[in-house]
Amino acid sequence: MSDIRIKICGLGSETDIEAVSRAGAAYAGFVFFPKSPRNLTIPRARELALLTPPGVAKVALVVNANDALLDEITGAVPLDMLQLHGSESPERVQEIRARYGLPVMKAVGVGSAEDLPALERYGRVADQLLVDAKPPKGADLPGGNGLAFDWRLITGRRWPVPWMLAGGLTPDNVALAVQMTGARQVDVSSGVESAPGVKDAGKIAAFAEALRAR
Ligand SMILES: O=C(O)c1ccccc1NCC(=O)[C@H](O)[C@H](O)COP(=O)(O)O
Repeated sequence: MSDIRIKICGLGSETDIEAVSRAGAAYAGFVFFPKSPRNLTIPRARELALLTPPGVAKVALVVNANDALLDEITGAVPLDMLQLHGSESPERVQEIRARYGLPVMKAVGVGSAEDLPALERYGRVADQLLVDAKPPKGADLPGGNGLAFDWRLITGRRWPVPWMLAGGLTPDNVALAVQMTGARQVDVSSGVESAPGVKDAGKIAAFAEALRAR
């Protein structure tokens, strides 16, 4: 197993859960965003979460979710973390942490140096940061677009909470991404898929192997 903690996001089947477990991933991500090809119904997410072995943290990804939706998700799905992937304010992050008693990871999109101060702000209120590529203007999805950002923007930067690198990671580039950024955790979705929303067990294994072998 690699010393880098892996999150595989956008899981949709029992086979995906097996692949994540075999790869030694630390986190399994379930997407609740109707426009996404990885969107899950709450009952389906519950089934998959119940199959996820202990030791793999179950993360629910939501986008600007209101309390009613979060109540429904957290009431039905056994979870270890909430990932906020919209434009939630720092105050909303604090509110969600307090209301649900779960660690909260806030995603921040990075496209240029102008986006970096947001990481400082959210680093004061979230339990973890997801340092992701900023979606292109007009994109349907605020994440999961398979696009990388310029990793030099965050070389040598550190935040007061644990963080994950995301955005366009693949089995071919993840070792370099870790080397350039110093990330100790990485998150991937498109880079381990054979088609949008379809995870590929071979690519998941290759992603983990690329980290082990670096
Ligand atoms: O994956 C989605 O469909 C998605 C939908 C709405 C908001 C966020 C979404 N994904 C966020 C993730 O956690 C991804 O793993 C992360 O953005 C990296 O994605 P990728 O570049 O495809 O590896």
